[in-house]
Amino acid sequence: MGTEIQVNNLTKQFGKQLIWGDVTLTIPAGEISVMLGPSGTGKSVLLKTIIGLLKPDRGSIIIQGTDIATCPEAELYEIRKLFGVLFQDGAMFGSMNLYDNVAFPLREHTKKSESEIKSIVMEKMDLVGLLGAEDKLPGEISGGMRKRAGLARALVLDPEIVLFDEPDSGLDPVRTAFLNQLIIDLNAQIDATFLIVTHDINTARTVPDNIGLLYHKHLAMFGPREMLLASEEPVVRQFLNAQRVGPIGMSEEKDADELEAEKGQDLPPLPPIPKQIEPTNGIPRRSQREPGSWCKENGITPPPGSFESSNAGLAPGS
Ligand SMILES: Nc1ncnc2c1ncn2[C@@H]1O[C@H](COP(=O)(O)OP(=O)(O)OP(=O)(O)O)[C@@H](O)[C@H]1O
Repeated sequence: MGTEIQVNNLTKQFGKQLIWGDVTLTIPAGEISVMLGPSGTGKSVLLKTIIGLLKPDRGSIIIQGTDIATCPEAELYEIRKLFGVLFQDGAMFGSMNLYDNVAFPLREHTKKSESEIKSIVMEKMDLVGLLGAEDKLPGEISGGMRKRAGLARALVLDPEIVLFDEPDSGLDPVRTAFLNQLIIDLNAQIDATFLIVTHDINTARTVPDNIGLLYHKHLAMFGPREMLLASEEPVVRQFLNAQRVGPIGMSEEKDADELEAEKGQDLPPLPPIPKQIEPTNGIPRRSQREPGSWCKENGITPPPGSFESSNAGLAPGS
């Protein structure tokens, strides 16, 4: 059923460089959450901290009652077994075929027999649509296939939390659309907690239940997808709608002159909120909400045309 991740007042520095401070959020169990932010705002650092690869300077990360920021190494090793991670490039061993790559965590971390391993590997290969490609080497397949193989490997230990580091990087829009559908279908099947770091606004607008935005060394906002897509908060509005007008400039923040020049400039209207992608089999995911339900419950009128399609609905050239 997935497990919740509670992040409290988390602060990370490298030497004197503050990456982000006082980050507090609860990533809900079994739901899909996306973390966005301009380049260099520390999204990957946040993922690595959540899995215990980096230690925060302050704050806690509570998973099943354990603070992974301070727990002993042996306990961290156990907690890590709850995680599956899809790294940016799939992180495959180049000299092993896909079968051995996907089998690797089972051989490393379990005492399962080769026949048990085979049935798990084939099940996960099937899940990501790679049956028949077991004998291929990572160098012989496309980037999209490598991502799917990486995903199969992330799933073999039946994780309760799956972290995706820019799953769409290097993929064309069609492959990204397939991968996004796969993420939704997987979540429906395995019910794990998904946290996705991405740059892709279309993914952020249509895949998750919740969206977070890191900006200027803090968490600008985290909450239900509809809350952020309907938000008029300048940074959130600008980023989620890929607009030039707003506080974010080419190198993170615009300076006072640039902001002054924009004063009085009309903001383009908020584009319609797209429908969230639904599972292929039509059976709703456990955390799926009715389109528009958050807006209705909170008395927010969504932009005209909202929830009419699962197209991202971004206005061209805005
Ligand atoms: N091990 C490290 N030691 C020192 N600085 C680091 C380390 N890892 C990351 N950084 C710094 O932390 C900052 C945030 O990096 P990070 O890769 O998390 O950003 P990001 O938001 O994921 O960026 P992008 O969207 O471009 O991938 C960068 O300035 C980077 O140089």
